[in-house]
Amino acid sequence: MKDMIIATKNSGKTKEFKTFFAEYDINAMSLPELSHEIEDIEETGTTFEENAALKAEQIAELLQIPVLADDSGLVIDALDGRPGVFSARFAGEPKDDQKNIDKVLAELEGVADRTARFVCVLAVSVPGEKTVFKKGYCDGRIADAQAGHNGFGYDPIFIPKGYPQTMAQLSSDEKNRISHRSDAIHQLRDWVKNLR
Ligand SMILES: O=c1[nH]c(=O)c2ncn([C@@H]3O[C@H](COP(=O)(O)OP(=O)(O)OP(=O)(O)O)[C@@H](O)[C@H]3O)c2[nH]1
Ligand SMILES: [Mg+2]
Repeated sequence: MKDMIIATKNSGKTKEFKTFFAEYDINAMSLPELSHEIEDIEETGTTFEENAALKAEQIAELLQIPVLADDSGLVIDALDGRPGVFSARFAGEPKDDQKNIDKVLAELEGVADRTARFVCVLAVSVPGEKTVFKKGYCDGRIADAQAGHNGFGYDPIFIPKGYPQTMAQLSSDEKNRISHRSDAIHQLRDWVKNLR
């Protein structure tokens, strides 16, 4: 089994990557699983691409091995695209999923247009090579109230297009079939197959 380093400290993302990569006989390892502690990478970019590159390139440079990073978030039309790249810390530091959900619901109170999408940008950095990017989407809308306990982040308030329930009410298998992360990962298929 090959190892793949995922430059993330988010346990929800990590669980999803482990499931995806197990299919290719790849052991996806997140930063907290490494033997030495890795400092947080500052996400100073203004786009998902910039932040994904910062995470992938800095960790690949440090470890001198191929690294994949994920920068993702929730883009809400009625909020002019917010929380967007600030999704993790929308309600301030330290990041808190419940506070983020409460803030979105409060800002959308009485708002009829609830269309939104999850976006996931994956950056793969191989030392000495140009970084490769893949972008995935999942369209949907923001629920009036939160429901469900699966997944992470904003899943309890995100209703994927064509579904009656929230992402957090879907099984992990179902989420992994339709999510922005799965959309992006599937575009990496050929690269993953050639990984040595
Ligand atoms: O309901 C959700 N289902 C998802 O599938 C999902 N994917 C991303 N998000 C939100 O967007 C932030 C990413 O921010 P982000 O890419 O900077 O990650 P992070 O800071 O949590 O971890 P790291 O990978 O940077 O270490 C996350 O914290 C979440 O709030 C999601 N919410
Ligand atoms: Mg982050």
